[in-house]
Amino acid sequence: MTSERLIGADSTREDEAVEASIRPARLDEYVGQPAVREQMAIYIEAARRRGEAMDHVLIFGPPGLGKTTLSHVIANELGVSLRVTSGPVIEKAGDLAALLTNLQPHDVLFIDEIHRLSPVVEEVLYPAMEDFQLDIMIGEGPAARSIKLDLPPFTLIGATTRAGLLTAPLRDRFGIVQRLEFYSTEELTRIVRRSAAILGIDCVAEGAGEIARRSRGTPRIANRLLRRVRDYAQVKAAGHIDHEVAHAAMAMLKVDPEGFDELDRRLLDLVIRNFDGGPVGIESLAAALSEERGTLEDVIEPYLIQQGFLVRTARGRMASHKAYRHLGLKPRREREDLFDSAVEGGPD
Ligand SMILES: Nc1ncnc2c1ncn2[C@@H]1O[C@H](COP(=O)(O)OP(=O)(O)OP(=O)(O)O)[C@@H](O)[C@H]1O
Ligand SMILES: [Mg+2]
Repeated sequence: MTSERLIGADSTREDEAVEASIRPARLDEYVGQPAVREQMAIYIEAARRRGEAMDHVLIFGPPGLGKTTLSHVIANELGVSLRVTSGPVIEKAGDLAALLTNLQPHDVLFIDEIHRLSPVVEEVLYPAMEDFQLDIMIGEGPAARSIKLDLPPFTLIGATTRAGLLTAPLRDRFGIVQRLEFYSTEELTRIVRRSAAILGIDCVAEGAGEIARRSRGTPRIANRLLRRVRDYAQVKAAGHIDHEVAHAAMAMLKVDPEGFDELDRRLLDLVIRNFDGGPVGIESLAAALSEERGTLEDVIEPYLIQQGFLVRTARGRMASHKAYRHLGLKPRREREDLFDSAVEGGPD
């Protein structure tokens, strides 16, 4: 996916600059995800009381839902330092060893895109996670030897948008697994209002609500749209964002009323026009979109399914009536019986 798309969920450079200032630092500022918050509050408190490193945490969910933010929050609440790295950055076992040996006891090591770790590095990570032991080879050829090092107890937080790509041995070594869900409009409204207050933007509840509704369930998109609407308001409405201003700004920005981006619309359009509304197998759909099957399943389709535009049936994906209407098309009547027999979550 290209990252410069206005309502794409991937982060842009501008997002990163602003995100640092509006990223929640404490658990009670972290909006939504009630089950995750409740559980993490307990794990954090328990680790603090025992004076131990907290168990390793795997966080997964689509881009922009708050994985990086949650790991910052966890480290803050534990009162320890956070070291940030990512799967593709750790090229050699030695890179990981350097990171691990530099941790203070109970620190958090955050590995973003953990599904992209190389197999060699992953092997080194297993004993480190399990026994806080490092097992590495130094030197080459006949002079090579293996050394064992004790590590300070630490917490590994791994984040991934692609849970399906994690190897089973790696996944099994996380004691805590958290899955982030899309946010409700009400939660996103709170996030927009909070960001507006921090950035000094004059935005009333109705304006925030309008932005929230078009944010594809995703805080990063909500914050980005807020900034674009602010630009519009500054020029057209003396900086004041209410419902009307937000609405007019969205129209100008051509943000879909459902917050869908180009890719979402292309997917629905494909299912409807090229595959007659479905059912179409996930592989055929991925090929037609020129996307990987995993990206389609983990990143692109979850929001469309959650919102009821795409239906997962035993025979593949189908466009719902909502999808037809959204694209300004008439649902085909004779397909109704197919919907009635559609079974959620079957094989495809
Ligand atoms: N629960 C939340 N409450 C308030 N703001 C949030 C929350 N989650 C995320 N945000 C906001 O959204 C922005 C994006 O979140 P974050 O960078 O944590 O997403 P991510 O899941 O790590 O995305 P990616 O998969 O691209 O790495 C943050 O900077 C933060 O301002
Ligand atoms: Mg992140």
